[in-house]
Amino acid sequence: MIELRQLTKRYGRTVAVDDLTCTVEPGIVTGFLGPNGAGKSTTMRILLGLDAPTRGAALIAGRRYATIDRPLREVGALLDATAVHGGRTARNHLRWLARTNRIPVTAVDAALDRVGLSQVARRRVGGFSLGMKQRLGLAVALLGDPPVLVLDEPVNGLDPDGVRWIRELLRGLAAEGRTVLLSSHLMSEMQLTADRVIILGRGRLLADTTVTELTERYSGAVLVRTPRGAELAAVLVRAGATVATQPDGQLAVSGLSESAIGDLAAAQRLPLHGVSRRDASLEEAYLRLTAESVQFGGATPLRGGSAPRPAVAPPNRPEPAPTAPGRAVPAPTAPGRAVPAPAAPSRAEPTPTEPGRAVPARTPSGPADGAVTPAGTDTPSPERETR
Ligand SMILES: Nc1ncnc2c1ncn2[C@@H]1O[C@H](COP(=O)(O)OP(=O)(O)OP(=O)(O)O)[C@@H](O)[C@H]1O
Repeated sequence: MIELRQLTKRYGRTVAVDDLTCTVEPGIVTGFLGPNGAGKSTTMRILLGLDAPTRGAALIAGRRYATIDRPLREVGALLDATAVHGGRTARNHLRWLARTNRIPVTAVDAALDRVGLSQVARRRVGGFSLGMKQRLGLAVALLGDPPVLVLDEPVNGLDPDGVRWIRELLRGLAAEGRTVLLSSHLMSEMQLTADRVIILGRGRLLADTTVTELTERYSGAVLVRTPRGAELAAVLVRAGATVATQPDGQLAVSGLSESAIGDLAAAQRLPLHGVSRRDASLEEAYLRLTAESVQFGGATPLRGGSAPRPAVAPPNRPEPAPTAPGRAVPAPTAPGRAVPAPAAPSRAEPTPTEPGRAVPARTPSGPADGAVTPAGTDTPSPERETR
């Protein structure tokens, strides 16, 4: 288990990690997410004894890294896969790490085999591709058969087969009861790999929850297709729903279940041509959650971009409370006033440019808030609601 207790790290006036308290549990894969500069690598470095906290503590199985006697047996880490001596063979790289941690040399071939590098074990690492170096970094992490794994961007550089392989490897390692903390900017991959996510924004904890809870938090609207939209909208609003008309004419309904919408429509003899709930992806949920924490957004134009159409909502309905810590609270609006729903952030998904870094052993050693995405698009469009 990993515990972060009020962890704070300042570099001069920059607060890289800000009072971070959370736990990474064994038996599951925990994704460690956040925009560039959010503090993920700093947290991992502190956890691995490569940097000192300004305040608070980062503990592995209740201990600081520096106090662990044989660290490769307690925690396997991959921070920078390119930080290897290019003149050594893969096998020799692992052999000296095994020796310095009193790990039997037999573990070397087992680790190389586990990451698929047996055939190149006697080749010099300098000639390895980034993907091969990532695999070698994973072999280092697994060498001591540790109960805890801390991996910074291990998917970076892997081909599609490699991406699938590492997903299955990590899920298998978690299923064995290990603690797996994994950072990545690849949200689609994280959605497939992680059970829980810890999300940082500007050093602060934005979310510590399951992937399922997070995506459900940002889903919620039911899309309804009907040729009598205005009439149905009025009925639904009277029943307490918030209704936003989408650019394609569908109604995005929050606050009522699919079956309640169907029952109300049937009672009023209003035809329905389709009713579906559109689940948010982890990427959408992440972008919405971190929109206010992005420090290095590019000048990418907003996607989507259809002109929003007004919608109707019940009067005097309070603005949903923000569920994530650190989110700005939209001011309650007067009944009948149009309010813009949170827009999609105007930036592209950050590309993982920074390769993970490997730690040499012992080196130290509602919707949200009501915004609804038109079906078939990736990014929530701006729209307006009337409350
Ligand atoms: N050694 C350092 N000296 C000064 N500032 C630093 C140092 N290391 C990190 N920072 C700053 O701390 C903040 C957090 O950086 P960090 O690398 O931890 O973010 P990150 O979430 O890992 O980002 P990325 O996704 O880009 O890897 C940034 O503002 C960064 O500039």
